[in-house]
Amino acid sequence: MSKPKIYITKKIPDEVLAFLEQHCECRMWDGRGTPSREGLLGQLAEVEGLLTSSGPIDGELLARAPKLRVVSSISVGYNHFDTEAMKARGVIGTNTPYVLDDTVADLVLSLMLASARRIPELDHFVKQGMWKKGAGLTDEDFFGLDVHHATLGIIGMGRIGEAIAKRAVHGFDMKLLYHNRSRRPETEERFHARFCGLEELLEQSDFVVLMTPLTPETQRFMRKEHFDRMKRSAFFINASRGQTVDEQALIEALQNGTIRGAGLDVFDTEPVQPDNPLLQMPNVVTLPHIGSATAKTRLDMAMTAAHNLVDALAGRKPQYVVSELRSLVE
Ligand SMILES: NC(=O)C1=CN([C@@H]2O[C@H](COP(=O)(O)OP(=O)(O)OC[C@H]3O[C@@H](n4cnc5c(N)ncnc54)[C@H](OP(=O)(O)O)[C@@H]3O)[C@@H](O)[C@H]2O)C=CC1
Ligand SMILES: O=CC(=O)O
Repeated sequence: MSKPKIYITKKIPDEVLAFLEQHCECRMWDGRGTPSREGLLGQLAEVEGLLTSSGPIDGELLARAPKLRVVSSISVGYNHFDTEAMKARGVIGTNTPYVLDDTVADLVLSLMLASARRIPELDHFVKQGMWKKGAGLTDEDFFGLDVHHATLGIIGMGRIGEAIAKRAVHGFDMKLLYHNRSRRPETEERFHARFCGLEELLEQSDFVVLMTPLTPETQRFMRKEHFDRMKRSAFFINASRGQTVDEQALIEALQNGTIRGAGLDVFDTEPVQPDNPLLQMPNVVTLPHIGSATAKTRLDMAMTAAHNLVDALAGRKPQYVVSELRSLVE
């Protein structure tokens, strides 16, 4: 029997490709980065499975892929799936939860520490030769904010949120507030966390971490009125998706001193535009969407995605089908 044809939109580790080749006829993008949209659409006529981490996977793409049965994303977030269009076409969508939780949580703690203790700003200061006698420097010029024993508010307390909570509460003795649509009693017990409304969380927290998925409900979730409620001494950390924030409102909050600083792994437009004012602010730590970017975790994600793909193509239920498309496999 012939193997199903799949297309892989970015370079994946050799061992993952070797596993896929046992089950599928694979073609992989061989350039740097990912193919252009037109380049991708031109590859899909015979393809039954797509391994990717970007999109959009929408009606236009599905129309160019008449044999497509599964799209396996090498990511936990799947806002690049048009789940309605996929459902209408019967195309299964899968993702890679759990395997990246600790790695992303490490990064969020790094952003909290780096922004509060001004690490990139002061690193630049030292390397520029500005740390010198006679410059009139005072102790206060180097002061930051303590992370330990501060109050952390997590908006979107899910898998990654819990991994952040563990580090913050057990490692840094932080007090924890969280806001979700629904309460998590076990989380409350484990981390002495208090569930609260969004407004109270914003008013009480020294660090506000946004960790929700990007959905129609969370689009521009953080707006001017929310930054206005935060403490002037507080830091805002976003590792969810850039579009969960009204970025202009964030820029203004930082420019006006409404909040003290920010740590951002994600932006409204990615790659971030070079003239984005956030890039000029010393009190903002910026990263190129690297939450899960370690070799080990990216390998685990790619292997999880490969198993999801192979299982779906073989007619077995993949381990991680996104919730909106589970009815296709049940
Ligand atoms: N920067 C990076 O590199 C990475 C970013 N991410 C992003 O992180 C997101 C979260 O991942 P993960 O923790 O695995 O997801 P989970 O689904 O486990 O957690 C998300 C939490 O958000 C809450 N939530 C969802 N909608 C809302 C809402 N409208 N208001 C308040 N809370 C809400 C959910 O609780 P409830 O349903 O009760 O509301 C849920 O507990 C991903 O979707 C992705 O976008 C993930 C990995 C890496
Ligand atoms: O942003 C990364 C993801 O896995 O989602």
